[in-house]
Amino acid sequence: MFRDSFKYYKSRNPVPDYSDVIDLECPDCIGVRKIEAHVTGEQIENNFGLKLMNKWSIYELLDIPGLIFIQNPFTPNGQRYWITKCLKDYSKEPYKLNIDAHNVLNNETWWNICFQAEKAKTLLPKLRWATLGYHHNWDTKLYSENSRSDMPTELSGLTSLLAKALGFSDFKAEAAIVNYYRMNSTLAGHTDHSEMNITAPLFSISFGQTAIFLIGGLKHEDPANAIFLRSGDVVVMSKSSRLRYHGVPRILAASKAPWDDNYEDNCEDSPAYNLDDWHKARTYIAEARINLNVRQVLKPGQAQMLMKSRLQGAQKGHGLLKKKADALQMRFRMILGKIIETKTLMGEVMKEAAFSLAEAKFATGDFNQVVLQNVTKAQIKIRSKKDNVAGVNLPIFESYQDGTDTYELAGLARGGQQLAKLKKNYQRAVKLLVELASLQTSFITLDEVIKITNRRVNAIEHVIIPRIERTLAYIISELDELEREEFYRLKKIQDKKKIAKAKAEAARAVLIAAGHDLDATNLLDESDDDVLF
Ligand SMILES: O=C(O)CCC(=O)C(=O)O
Ligand SMILES: [Fe+2]
Repeated sequence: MFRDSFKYYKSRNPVPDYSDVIDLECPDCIGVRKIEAHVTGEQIENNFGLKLMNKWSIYELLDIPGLIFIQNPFTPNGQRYWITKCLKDYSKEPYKLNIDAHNVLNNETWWNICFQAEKAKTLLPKLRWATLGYHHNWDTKLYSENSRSDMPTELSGLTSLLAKALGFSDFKAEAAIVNYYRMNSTLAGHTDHSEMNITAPLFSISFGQTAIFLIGGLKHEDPANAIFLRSGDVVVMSKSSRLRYHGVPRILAASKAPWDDNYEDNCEDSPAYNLDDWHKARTYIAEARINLNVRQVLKPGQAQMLMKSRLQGAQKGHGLLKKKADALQMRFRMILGKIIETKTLMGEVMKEAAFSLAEAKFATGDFNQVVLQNVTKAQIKIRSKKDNVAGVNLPIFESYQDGTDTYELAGLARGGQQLAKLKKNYQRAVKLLVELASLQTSFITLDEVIKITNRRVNAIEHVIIPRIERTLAYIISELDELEREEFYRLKKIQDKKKIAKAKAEAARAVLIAAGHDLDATNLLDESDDDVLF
């Protein structure tokens, strides 16, 4: 059972016996089948730190169909390059790290400070993982379009080449997890099933100290096999092995340091790294293991479909936002017109009110004291409502008379008519004032919302849509390119077949001319196998 084997190899006391661990370095390793690389011309252009393909040793484990093991295909230079990349470049933005949540970096990168004397004990061992490309969400176990960075091109290139060498010509690296192990680290048993495309293989590349890799079955209860993974080894989980339980119960000190070896690979363009960086990385790797776990997330064609639906979404959003902006603009203009109207009216009403105040004072004498003494509570009150314009709430203030007029008796002695007129005029003025306040508040709110909406419309029109269109054009051109390559490949095969056929015919003609009877044996076998090169 997976759990028992995990416990067994994890145990410090007693120390486990490693004699059952599959060791592909052992010349008489049983239960494996050697397979050949599909040699492609691509390695000449860029070797990604790999030895020439004809020097690779590739095995498939007979008990675990689909589990392919490439025994360290890297040159020592390649190992130094990738170890330095994992430590220096993949441990900073735009990639995500486990220590992001710890708030310990203070705008520095882990690499820049982890070797400082006081940090080497604390910060250096804290880095446990980095996610690249589609970021794996450890809580939801999902990938999301909203949480992704670009994949490093060299890592996509490396895994594409490894994939092609194994016959997986369509593999596309879309997500990677870099696991950083200390000597006492373990990785609990799990299956990697978050990817939408689980038919694509998963590439797991190890550097540094040696791991015991445990691989079980599709269920927890199935028994597990242990395999040594050394620096440079590549494990490919393909086909039915893709969903098997696996984990790392133990890290062991490596008996060799292949990153220090001398090796002549006659390749001129080995990838370059900085020597100072490597010296630091070398001290790190002396007590650590790094695992680069590269996956394809989407199904074939899904990226294009996703982009198309994103484009449709953006276009729809753009249309809706534009409609909203138009509706808001219309209301804005209407309010502006009303404000001008109300302000003009306000001038007249205030003039009349002020005039009637003078009239009332003239007729009644000073009634200030009477009014002030009678004030108990407000008679004119304001209530507010909301009006919704295209999803924007606009406040509307309304004035109303609350209770009876407490000044009904004022002016009974004289000037009653003037006072009544005065009250009416000021009531109108207050009503207009409230209306104006209501209009101006809506004006300010609308002005702000219109600006935001227009900014959004512009961003969608001039940034988001062109970006999606460019990505779509790129995907389409890549697909076209693939199609052209495939066409060229098939054409080459046909040409080779034609040449072979012509040669066979010529040979037959020579033999007939020499008087041989060839009817009994058909040299020209029409059903020949495809010629592969
Ligand atoms: O470290 C390893 O070899 C395995 C890592 C792994 O399984 C994972 O990251 O999913
Ligand atoms: Fe895994």
